[in-house]
Amino acid sequence: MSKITRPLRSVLYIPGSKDRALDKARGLPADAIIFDLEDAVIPEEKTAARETLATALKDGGYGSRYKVIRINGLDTEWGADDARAAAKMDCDAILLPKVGSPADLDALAEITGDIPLWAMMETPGAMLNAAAIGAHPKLQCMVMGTNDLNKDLQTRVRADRLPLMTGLGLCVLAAKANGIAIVDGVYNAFKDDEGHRVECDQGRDMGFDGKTLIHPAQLDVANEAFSPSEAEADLARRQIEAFDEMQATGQGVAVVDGRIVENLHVATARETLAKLDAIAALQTE
Ligand SMILES: CC(C)(COP(=O)(O)OP(=O)(O)OC[C@H]1O[C@@H](n2cnc3c(N)ncnc32)[C@H](O)[C@@H]1OP(=O)(O)O)[C@@H](O)C(=O)NCCC(=O)NCCSC(=O)C[C@H](O)C(=O)O
Ligand SMILES: [Mg+2]
Repeated sequence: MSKITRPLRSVLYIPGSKDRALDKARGLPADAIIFDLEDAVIPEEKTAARETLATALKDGGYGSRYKVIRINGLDTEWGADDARAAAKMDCDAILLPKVGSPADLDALAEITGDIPLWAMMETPGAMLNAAAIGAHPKLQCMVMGTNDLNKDLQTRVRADRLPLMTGLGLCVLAAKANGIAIVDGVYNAFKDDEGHRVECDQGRDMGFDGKTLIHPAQLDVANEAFSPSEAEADLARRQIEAFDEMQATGQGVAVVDGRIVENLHVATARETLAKLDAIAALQTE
C-alpha cells in the first residue's frame, strides 16, 4: 500500500452526475475530491454519471488535488461496472462504501488491481472489524460515514457526537495502528459555519487528518482547523531548539513554557513543521 504523505484537511464530495459542480471543483481549495457515484446520484442517473465523470477526469484540470472515486457497493447492480470503469479513469484511489470486512476490499481489489483503496466506515459491523479492515494491504485511508452510522445505530444526532464516539475512536485507533490516513464524516448543515467549526476542531483533537465536506462553503473552515496554528508552529520550533540545546549539554529533557520536552515531543514538533511544509508546497503546485 502506498502511504499518503500529502495533506487531507479538506475532502470534498462532488456528485459525479453534476457537470457544474465537477467543473467548479477545478478551482476550489480542496486537498482531495471524492467523485461520488453512490448516494449523491439517484438510481436513474447512475449509469450516465459514470460517463459524465469519466469525461470530467479525462478533461483534467484538477491539479494536485487527490482524486478519489466512490463507487456503488459491489452488492448493487452498479458496483462491479463502476469498479471496472473507475479502474480505467485518472484517479488516485477508489472508495468502497459500507465496507464490513477485509473480504469486501479483497473483492474490489480483484477488479481494480493495484489502485489504492479507501474504505467508508459507516456500519456497526465495520466499527467492530475496524482493526482488521485497517490492516488490509491495499487500504490507504478510512472515511467516516457518520450519516449511515447514525442511521444504523438509531442514535439521536447530538452536537457533541457522544453516541458516535466509540465508533469514531475505534476507527482512529485502527487507522493509526496501521499507519494509514483517516478523515472524519460530513457536517450536514452546510450553512452553519460555527457548528461546522466545532465539529472540525473535535475531529482534529481526536487525531483525524481532515474532514469530508459536502459544499464548497465548508472548505476554508476545514483547511484552517486541520492546519497547525501559528501558536503550534511557534511552540514546535521552540521545543526543537530547546531540546537541541539540552542535548548539546548531555541532557535528555528540556523545559518549554513550564512543560517538559522529551524526544517524543520533539518527534511531534517535527511532524507539525513537516505538515506546514506540505501545506505550503500545495500552494505552490
Ligand atoms: C448540498 C447541495 C445539494 C447544495 O447544492 P446547491 O443548492 O447547488 O448549492 P449552492 O447553490 O450553494 O452552490 C453554490 C455553487 O457551488 C457549487 N457546488 C455545490 N456543491 C458542490 C460540491 N459538493 N462540489 C463542488 N461544487 C459544488 C454549485 O454547483 C454552485 O456553483 P455555481 O453555480 O457555479 O456557483 C450540494 O452542495 C451537493 O450536492 N453536495 C454534495 C452532496 C453529496 O455529495 N452527498 C453525498 C456525500 S455525503 C455522504 O454520503 C457521507 C456518508 O456516506 C455518510 O453516510 O455519512
Ligand atoms: Mg454513507
